Amino acid sequence: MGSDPFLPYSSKDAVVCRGIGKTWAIDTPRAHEALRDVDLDIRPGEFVVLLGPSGCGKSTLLYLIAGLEAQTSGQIWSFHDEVTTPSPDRSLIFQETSLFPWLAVWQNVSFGLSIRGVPLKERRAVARDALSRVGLVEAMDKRPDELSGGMRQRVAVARALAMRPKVLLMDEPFAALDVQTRAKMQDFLLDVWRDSGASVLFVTHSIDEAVALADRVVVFTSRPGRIKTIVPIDLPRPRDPFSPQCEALRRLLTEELRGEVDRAFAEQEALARTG
Ligand SMILES: Nc1ncnc2c1ncn2[C@@H]1O[C@H](COP(=O)(O)OP(=O)(O)OP(=O)(O)O)[C@@H](O)[C@H]1O
Repeated sequence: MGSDPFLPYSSKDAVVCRGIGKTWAIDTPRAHEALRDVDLDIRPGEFVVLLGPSGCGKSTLLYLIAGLEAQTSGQIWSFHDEVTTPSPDRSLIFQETSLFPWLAVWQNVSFGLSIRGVPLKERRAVARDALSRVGLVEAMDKRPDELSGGMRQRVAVARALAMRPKVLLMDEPFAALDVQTRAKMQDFLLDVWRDSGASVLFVTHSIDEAVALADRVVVFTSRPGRIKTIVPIDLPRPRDPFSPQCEALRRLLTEELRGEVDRAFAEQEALARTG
């Protein structure tokens, strides 16, 4: 316990969520409870994966931690600050990268710095450094539509790194990529994560991806999303997906998810029937 009564949790943690609830469209007939009573701590430099059935509120939790939406109940801290607005310390990366097609790659990467008024020369230097960390210096002066899907996601990661975030929030960032590119991107992300020292909170539907990446896998229930269980993975990386340990983890996570996915399906069918 800390000494400040308004900050009773360890403010050293990268993210602290206490009693988080979110009801979309609250106080309207369309009120929709997405999250209930979520308590989650993420340590500095930790890689945490959120796994759960469709619609259980994983993305909602990322938006709340990013400060893009306000929770209905509970509180969120990131290091010493209560989260109430977005901050360059917390970068969000989506599945569909939205690069500006009319800007060169380096200008996309340094876009956040231009808003902050950083001079051009410095912006280009920061972009070069961030692009070198994702192996794309050669593509600095290209336009986004000259790059493959995997390269565009690496640009999105470079853009996030250019702001030197302490927390990277990643919402199914590799879901649109083919299997081989996805595996390469996972290796690449682990390298970048180790170099940057940032904490990562990564949403995926893929049990394989969770087992390849996470220090801890947080399994959500069906909506309203609550934490069902947290599975620690204490295996060195890169992990052999065919090892007995990875196989056992996949089986455990599949069991944990099965009932929740069935419940989520049943609810979505009922919703579709009633409109
Ligand atoms: N802006 C919004 N307004 C109203 N309801 C929303 C909004 N965003 C999400 N929801 C609802 O909140 C619930 C949780 O959605 P969310 O996208 O967070 O789930 P998810 O677990 O990320 O789903 P998926 O895995 O399918 O991406 C869903 O029922 C969704 O329809």
